[in-house]
Amino acid sequence: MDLFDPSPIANMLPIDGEVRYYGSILDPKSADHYFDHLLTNSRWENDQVLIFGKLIVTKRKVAWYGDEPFQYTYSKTTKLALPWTKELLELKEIVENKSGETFNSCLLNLYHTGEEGMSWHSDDEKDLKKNAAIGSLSLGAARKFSFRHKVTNHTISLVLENGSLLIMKDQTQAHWKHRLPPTKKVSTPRINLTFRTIVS
Ligand SMILES: O=C(O)CCC(=O)C(=O)O
Ligand SMILES: [Fe+2]
Repeated sequence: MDLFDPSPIANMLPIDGEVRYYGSILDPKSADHYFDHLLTNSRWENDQVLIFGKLIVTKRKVAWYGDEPFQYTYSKTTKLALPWTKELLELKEIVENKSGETFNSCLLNLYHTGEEGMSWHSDDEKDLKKNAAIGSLSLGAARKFSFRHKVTNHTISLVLENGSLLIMKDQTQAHWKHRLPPTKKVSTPRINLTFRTIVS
């Protein structure tokens, strides 16, 4: 362990990557304001995922924004990023200032209840800049989030609170998967924003 780590937030991963949880970085009033605004005004669309070769339409909804109309391909579908809104640019700046990283796009996910989640995956699509930071801002219902090492299966979990920021960077996507497990204990919605760097 590096006792002189200058960052006040510890790395949660023991090996092969870097994940830092900042806790809530928004006051509750602005977290509510952004949640309501994004819920109403984002261009939500159903996502689709490939499960055993079958294209499944998810209940979870997504919206994608960026500096340019970037193309982003996953599960055999290609989407075009929409231009930033004022509110998304405000949140991007808050996340950039807090983390010292920069981003050029954002994927929004809407989970209507705890029964919607996201299964094990890495954010390692070729459109994403390799080893670049991903900034994950959570709004609404608190949800459990987990990392699992691809070789050792070592698993680490935490709760992503309303208004909280999680940064994943360096080797994290190459060596770890992450997921948002579904749960019957949560009945209220959550919006997650992942700020990313797309290479065009
Ligand atoms: O909802 C979350 O917290 C994570 C979403 C995620 O992993 C993704 O969009 O790639
Ligand atoms: Fe992800």
